[in-house]
Amino acid sequence: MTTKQLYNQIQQKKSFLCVGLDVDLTKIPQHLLATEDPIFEFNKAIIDATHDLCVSYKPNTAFYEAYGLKGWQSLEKTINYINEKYPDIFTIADAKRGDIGNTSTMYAKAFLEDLNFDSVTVAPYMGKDSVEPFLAFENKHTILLGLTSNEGAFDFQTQEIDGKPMYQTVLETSKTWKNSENLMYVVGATKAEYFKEIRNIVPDSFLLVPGVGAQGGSLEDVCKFGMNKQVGLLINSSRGIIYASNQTDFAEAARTEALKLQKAMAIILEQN
Ligand SMILES: O=C(O)c1cc(=O)[nH]c(=O)n1[C@@H]1O[C@H](COP(=O)(O)O)[C@@H](O)[C@H]1O
Repeated sequence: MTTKQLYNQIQQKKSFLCVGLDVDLTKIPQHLLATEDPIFEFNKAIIDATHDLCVSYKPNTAFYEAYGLKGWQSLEKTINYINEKYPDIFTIADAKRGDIGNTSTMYAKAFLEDLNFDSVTVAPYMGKDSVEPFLAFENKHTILLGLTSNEGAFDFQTQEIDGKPMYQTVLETSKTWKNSENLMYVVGATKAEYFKEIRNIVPDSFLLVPGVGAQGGSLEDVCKFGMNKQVGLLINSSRGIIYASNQTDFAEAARTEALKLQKAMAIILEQN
């Protein structure tokens, strides 16, 4: 999918919401546990209930890998279901990979070719030759960790080297890599005060912004400094949407939460 197609979808749906599919078997409604594939049944219901309110789905692969082969099969069924039933939706494999070049190529094939996600999250710590194999895939996107939403972001990412915070060096350097037009960046919603500086460095890129909802980030604050002419934001909420209820009404409850965010986004889009 191209960023132009993503932007068109944002305009049509008046939404830049990404729903995180972080499925934890201890949190989903008990009645689903009796089905053959509870993870997929849960995802299918959430997807059917929210697809018109969001432009993206982001399964975090940890929540599937934790259940071994069965979990991986649930992930495969989930991405196939989205690609077949809702092909306009931008899909993100939140896998946070990155390794020496030939290994990164295999990770890229796993997520962008075999599972056919539109994008994958990648850690920048190993540098250029660990990220460029992901960037080589046409019309696919590499979402590089820029400034993350957690406390540990202050351990390294904001530390200064030669007077410059490391996350800024990551953003600037990544722009020099081959096929850098395929880059997007993760910036946590809990770090809204940094968005102005980040937009000075990557004015045109899409930013994946997790941390709204369960982690307490503010949608309005992020949009104030993070939005660009093509919106340029994908705001993720996982637990705040998918675990709105653990009863039989879970999909409706998820829709209600997604709708609240979509309505707030529609107002922001109108004002900009
Ligand atoms: O790459 C991510 O998506 C990510 C980066 C980051 O800085 N912070 C962060 O929370 N995430 C992911 O975004 C999701 C946030 O989930 P909730 O806090 O439940 O909305 C989880 O899948 C996290 O792994």
